[in-house]
Amino acid sequence: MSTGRLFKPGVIAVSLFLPQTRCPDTRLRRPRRHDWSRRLVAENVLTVNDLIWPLFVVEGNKVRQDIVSMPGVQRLSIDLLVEAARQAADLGIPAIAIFPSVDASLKTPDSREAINPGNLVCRAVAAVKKAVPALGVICDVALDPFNSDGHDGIVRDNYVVNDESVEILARMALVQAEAGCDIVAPSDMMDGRIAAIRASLEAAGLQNVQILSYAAKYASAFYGPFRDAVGSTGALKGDKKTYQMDPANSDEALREVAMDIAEGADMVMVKPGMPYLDIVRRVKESFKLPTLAYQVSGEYAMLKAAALNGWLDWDRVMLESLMGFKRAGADAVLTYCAPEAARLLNK
Ligand SMILES: NCc1[nH]cc(CCC(=O)O)c1CC(=O)O
Repeated sequence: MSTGRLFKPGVIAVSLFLPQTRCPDTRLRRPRRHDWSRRLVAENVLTVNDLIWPLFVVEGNKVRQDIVSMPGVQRLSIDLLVEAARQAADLGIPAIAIFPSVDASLKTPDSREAINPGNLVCRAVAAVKKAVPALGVICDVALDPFNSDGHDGIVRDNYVVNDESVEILARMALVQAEAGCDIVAPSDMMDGRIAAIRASLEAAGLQNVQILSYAAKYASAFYGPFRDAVGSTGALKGDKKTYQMDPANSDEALREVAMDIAEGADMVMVKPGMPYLDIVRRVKESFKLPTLAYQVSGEYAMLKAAALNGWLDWDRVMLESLMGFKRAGADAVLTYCAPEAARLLNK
């Protein structure tokens, strides 16, 4: 290697970080030769501690409803949700996230059921915390399960209004926290909601309730199956582009995260997951705070559909997709694969 080469522009940057070696001095295949040495040099690791399991709850007893666009995922009544929570704890999954599918008759323009302390999600949280106190419970803070327009905030003149929505969202987070929820996770994308939620929790003496902000949440078509699962597909008028982020943007995600940290978020989330791993990497590198990602319903559906057709090996694509999140810098992943992944990882 001539020293002259080192000082050519463009070569310098590379040579500072990577030794300029070549085959046969370097053979990158050498450490890949054996399982033991591949394990020894693995840069990332996926464990059950990285998983959060999202679950859907419905009214009733012993009710188990298939979700057509998410094969293998079901809506469960509270009694069966508690069983699933026990299963999660037995598998070592640290936390579950509960999403309610409420009867259409309870959906109103003002979303008042969202702040009813006896609503489905609050009863579900209380039942799970009573049965499995050591399992972390996360609740989504957004009006869509309770809103007759299918939106995450209040609609006035065809627009989702910000400040009025924030007020009700702060009350919603409070009833969830009072029901025993450990982490409130605002997924609504209104401006200023983290500050309002933090203030309402502090005022109520609930200073140890954590806020996981869906900070960089994109207006994505990958949420389709989820909206079937919570029954908001039919209700939703228009789209969510005036509050969720434009998939074209990346710098803006950093501004969203910065604001949410300043307002009191303990952890932030990027959503969807697989098509947005670049955002996960940027957020983690810029802020170095707990960064979660959501492998959303459409991502699950597409992997599952291919696997059910025999086109992909389910176990392998599942673990590979989850490792992708770790490699991108995620600290944990919300995934419908959580129990299946946990079983494989615990082997
Ligand atoms: N605010 C509701 C919410 N919370 C989580 C998801 C999507 C989760 C998934 O697709 O798995 C959505 C859907 C949406 O914003 O329309």
